[in-house]
Amino acid sequence: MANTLGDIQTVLRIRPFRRLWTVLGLASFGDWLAIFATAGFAQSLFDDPAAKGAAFSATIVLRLLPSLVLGPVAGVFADRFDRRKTMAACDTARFLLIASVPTVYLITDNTAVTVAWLAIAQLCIEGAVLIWSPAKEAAVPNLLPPEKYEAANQLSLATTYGIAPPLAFAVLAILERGSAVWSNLGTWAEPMVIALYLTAAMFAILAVTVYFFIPEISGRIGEAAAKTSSVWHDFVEGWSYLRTSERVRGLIVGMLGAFSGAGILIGVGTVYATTLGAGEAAFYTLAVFLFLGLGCGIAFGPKLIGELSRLRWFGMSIVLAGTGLALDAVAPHMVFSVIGSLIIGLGAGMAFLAGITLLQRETEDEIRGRMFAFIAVSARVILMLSMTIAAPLAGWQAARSLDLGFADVPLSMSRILLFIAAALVVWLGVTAFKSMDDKPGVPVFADLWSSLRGRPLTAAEPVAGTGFFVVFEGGEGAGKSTQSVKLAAWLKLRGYEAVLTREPGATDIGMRIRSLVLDSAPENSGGASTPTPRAEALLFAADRAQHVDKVIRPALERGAVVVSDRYIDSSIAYQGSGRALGKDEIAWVSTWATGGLKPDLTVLLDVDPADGLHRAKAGGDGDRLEQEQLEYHEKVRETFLQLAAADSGRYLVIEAGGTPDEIAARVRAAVAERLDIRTRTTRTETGWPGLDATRNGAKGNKNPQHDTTQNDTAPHDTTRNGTGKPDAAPTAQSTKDYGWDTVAEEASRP
Ligand SMILES: Nc1ncnc2c1ncn2[C@@H]1O[C@H](COP(=O)(O)OP(=O)(O)OP(=O)(O)O)[C@@H](O)[C@H]1O
Ligand SMILES: Cc1cn([C@H]2C[C@H](O)[C@@H](COP(=O)(O)O)O2)c(=O)[nH]c1=O
Repeated sequence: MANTLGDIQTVLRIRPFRRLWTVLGLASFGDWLAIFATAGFAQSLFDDPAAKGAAFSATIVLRLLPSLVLGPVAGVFADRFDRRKTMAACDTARFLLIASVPTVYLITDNTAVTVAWLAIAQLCIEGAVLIWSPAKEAAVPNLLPPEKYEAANQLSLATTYGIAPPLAFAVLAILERGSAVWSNLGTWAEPMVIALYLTAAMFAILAVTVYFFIPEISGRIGEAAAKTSSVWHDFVEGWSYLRTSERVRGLIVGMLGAFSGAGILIGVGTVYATTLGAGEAAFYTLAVFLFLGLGCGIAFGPKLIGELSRLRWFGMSIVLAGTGLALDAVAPHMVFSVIGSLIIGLGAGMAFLAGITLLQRETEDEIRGRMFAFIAVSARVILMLSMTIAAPLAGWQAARSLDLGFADVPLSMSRILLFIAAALVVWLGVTAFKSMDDKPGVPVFADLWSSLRGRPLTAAEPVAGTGFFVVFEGGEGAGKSTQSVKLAAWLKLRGYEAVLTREPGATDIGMRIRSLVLDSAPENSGGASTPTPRAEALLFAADRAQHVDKVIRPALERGAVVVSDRYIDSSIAYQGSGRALGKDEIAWVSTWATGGLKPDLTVLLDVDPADGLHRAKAGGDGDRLEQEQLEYHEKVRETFLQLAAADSGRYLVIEAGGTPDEIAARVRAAVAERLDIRTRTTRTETGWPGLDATRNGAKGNKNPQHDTTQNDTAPHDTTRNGTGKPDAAPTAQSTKDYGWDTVAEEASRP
């Protein structure tokens, strides 16, 4: 998903998109030219400097006004009619309107008529832009596969905001300079008149290109154009879609949050800059860094975050922009403000790119135009509102300063407003994040960190069932097998379906893997049959993938209590730490292998490695891993303890020096508390539920309902063969596992 130049090249190889992109480039160039040429033209009609200033601002305001009136229905046009025809019609209208402005000027000497026509034309041009833009945005997804939307948007944004404005300024500058050379040619050769005719010509070319050369823009909507519903119905439908689609609503909340922050920032910008004591240039310096950040966010954002979920990226980017605003609000020095502005730009640029791409992906073709129009209009309204409210407030109060001990922070209304903007943006960013999150339960910072390193965390695949998953972990000889059996038997006797299992080797494939990883290599093999550390890690992960899919998940889905002797933590401790393969890497591989399935409770039996090895080997050599140096086992123990300390709610750490019964009692208490076991346990006349079944089972007549031993998989065989080596083949659960001794003993427990 991360875009590179290669992705952009691929997108440009798609002919219809290449043409649309050319059109878009020309249209943005034309737009920027039109904005500044009309404003410049309006200025040129007056001599008085104050009137010039007012004329310039009035033309800009006139461009924003129509969105209030036409905005709500602009999207309906984009969805209701053939988008190609809509775009071509708007371009033709722009051509005629822009060309009419200098024409009126040339044919009349009356400034009032020219000004009045300019105002009307401005309003109508903006109307055309309002209808054209959602049609264009909504058309892009019809020309590209979804995975290319992001690269296409990067290209479009870079063209609109990076290439088109400087080109437009360059043309205007050339015309201004050149006019001195051809000043004798008359009024028609005035720079702004030429600029306006040039812009008009460009829109004429665009209309022809869109209409005749990019038929693909019509997309499906072309055929669906003959709609029977009313315009009002389409309008209402757009609103209800907003209400029903949580993700789109999250997107819009986030985007509007970002725009309100931007409005406040623009409104207070100049006053705020004066509080920095860095002279007149401070405002422009901050603006430069803001745009620099914006450009970097758009250009490098996707590469930086790699495979991070775009839904998460959007909310996070808005929060980042809010953090930048907060930094600006408290910045004691210009340097901090510059960093703050860069962060705001970075966050805003990434949010903008992610937002557009997601809106294209998340909305259906039939409704997309209305959603884009809604955003465009609300953004304008919110920008205008927040600017108008913030600007006069910013100068309200004389600056004071707050002594923080280590720095003096100037306290002024502009900073307070920035802080309010920061809080608002962060809050809306978090709200958007929550309503769009596609990885609930996956820790945000860990996911971000892993994504930056190229390995995003996957959301856990949900378990459709009420089962409970207990894991025993610990070093060699800690007593895991002993305790697993005791717990499973105790649960079984209380009416639970207890599935006793282990790693490695709970399935047919697992048994073969167990043999591959744990058998000591024959003396004369020269180490050739010993797996390398990475192969060993992958073999354990493969065993786990099979185990989870074939044994654990099905059992949890049935509502059983799964008791496993070892799970992911063993890999993190033995391979990640012991073999120094990296704990995060190993955790990531296992999380992938298991679809993110985590135990509900992990019982860590902590034993001194020397004692544990002594117990486990029981005079023999032990398996391949038991034969590792003591140092290796010490690292393993250390890692188990670290894992438990990092997530204390999910771990029960028991010092394994107590008697098996003492330990079992503590384990039972913890499990009972979590399962609320008494509510499920009922005494029967004959004794504990399950006890009879097990008694029968001991006589070879097991109750199938609670029988965990008749799996098609290889069940946990806790019978040690004394050599420390795995059994040759999966065996049915031996009587020792659920033997009468254990069962009777557990049955008598309170
Ligand atoms: N609390 C305890 N005190 C003393 N000995 C124990 C205790 N628990 C288990 N043992 C004994 O220690 C040996 C190893 O026990 P167990 O197989 O349960 O440990 P484990 O952690 O599963 O070992 P491994 O890691 O090798 O699978 C067995 O002989 C067992 O009887
Ligand atoms: C699951 C798992 C296990 N190991 C090691 C730990 C032990 O030395 C053996 C398993 O033996 P046990 O007697 O059945 O406990 O395998 C490992 O290194 N990595 C793992 O993920």
